[in-house]
Amino acid sequence: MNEKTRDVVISAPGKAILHGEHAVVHGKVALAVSLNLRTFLRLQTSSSGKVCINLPNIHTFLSWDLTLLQPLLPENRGNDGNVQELDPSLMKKLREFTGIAEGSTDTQSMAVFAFLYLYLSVFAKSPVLPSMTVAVWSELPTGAGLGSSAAFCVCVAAALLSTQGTISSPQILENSTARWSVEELELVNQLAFQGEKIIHGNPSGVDNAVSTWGGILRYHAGKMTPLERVPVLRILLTNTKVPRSTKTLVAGVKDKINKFPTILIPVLESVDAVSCKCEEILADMATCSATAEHYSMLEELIDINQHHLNVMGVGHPSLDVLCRATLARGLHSKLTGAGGGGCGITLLRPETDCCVIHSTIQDLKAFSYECWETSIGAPGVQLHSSDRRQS
Ligand SMILES: Nc1ncnc2c1ncn2[C@@H]1O[C@H](COP(=O)(O)OP(=O)(O)O)[C@@H](O)[C@H]1O
Ligand SMILES: C[C@@](O)(CCOP(=O)(O)O)CC(=O)O
Ligand SMILES: [Mg+2]
Repeated sequence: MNEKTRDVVISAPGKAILHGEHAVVHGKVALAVSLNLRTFLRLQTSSSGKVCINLPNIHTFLSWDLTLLQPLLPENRGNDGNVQELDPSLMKKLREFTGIAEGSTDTQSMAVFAFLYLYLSVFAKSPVLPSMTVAVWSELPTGAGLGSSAAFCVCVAAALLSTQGTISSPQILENSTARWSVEELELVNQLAFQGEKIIHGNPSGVDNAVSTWGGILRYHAGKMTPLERVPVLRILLTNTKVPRSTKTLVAGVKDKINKFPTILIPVLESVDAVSCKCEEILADMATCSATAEHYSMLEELIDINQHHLNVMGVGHPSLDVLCRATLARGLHSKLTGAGGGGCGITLLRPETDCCVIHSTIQDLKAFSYECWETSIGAPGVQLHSSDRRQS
């Protein structure tokens, strides 16, 4: 055989939302940061006549013959992933092919559906479907509010677009990584957003934007702006390990807004004001030096937002326990991501003693929670290696 095979390794970060989760789905401002916890993907093209996916975090190992996938190709074969809406006819064919019901929130079904959708949309314009093995593994807990779905979709989108040739294979730099151009990252972000639509139902796009671009972002109505002036923030992440589905929680908030619009809309507006106030305080802290007064205000905003999220119906007893346990040590917490369990963030002051942090972590471990002190603002999607060989 005289074909070129590709072997690429890509990674993308998870995120924490400081303020604005759920409200951002309804056009309000969110502030989000990338985390130093990443999802990794390896894509190897082959001549096996099959597409194989290995997803060890969710115990999913599947393969399909290309002859079975070929008839699913969308009728509009000019699609390069640069689309706004999910293709209804491809969605229907995929539902029939996989037997996955509309509205399913099953972990494996959503990942497989999103992967196949992205694979078929990217290679729709190729003369033949390529055989490949794709493995995805992650440092992020799955379904816990840290954007594992977005990191998964961003890695898959970047790997497929790069293999198809829609985006380049940038030169690996001395730090053993490479980034794509702004235009190429926009294509990755748009395609990843399609995958997020499959997993979340109605995503705002903030998670895939942070995973694509990295850093600390303000996100509003589809537009992201990197925050230029931000102080160094210390954040403790806690996973309550209570499972939940973003799709179900986002749908629940929408139902509540429809049921009580005059009550819920002002809550969303108040969350918007919390995000804007937080942005203002962070800029002030970065410009002048950060004071105790700044931290007190950030802590109050965290408390206010946690109450608002409870009003939206996305709290959980496990998160109440987190907030109470940290407050007993003088620390303020809120849920992050979709809530209903999953993770919370706790703000640490620069002077917070390591004994206090240690004792807090011990208290939380007693509830079987898991904690990490994170660093924020990690780089967005990166290429780690890219080999092209004659086979
Ligand atoms: N490492 C992974 N491997 C396979 N699928 C993943 C992985 N990470 C996330 N997913 C997909 O994303 C879904 C979780 O998304 P979601 O409910 O939005 O939670 P979150 O994004 O907060 O982790 C999982 O059910 C799975 O379908
Ligand atoms: C609740 C929401 O604001 C964030 C969801 O994040 P996660 O999937 O729970 O990590 C939804 C969205 O913005 O799409
Ligand atoms: Mg998600």
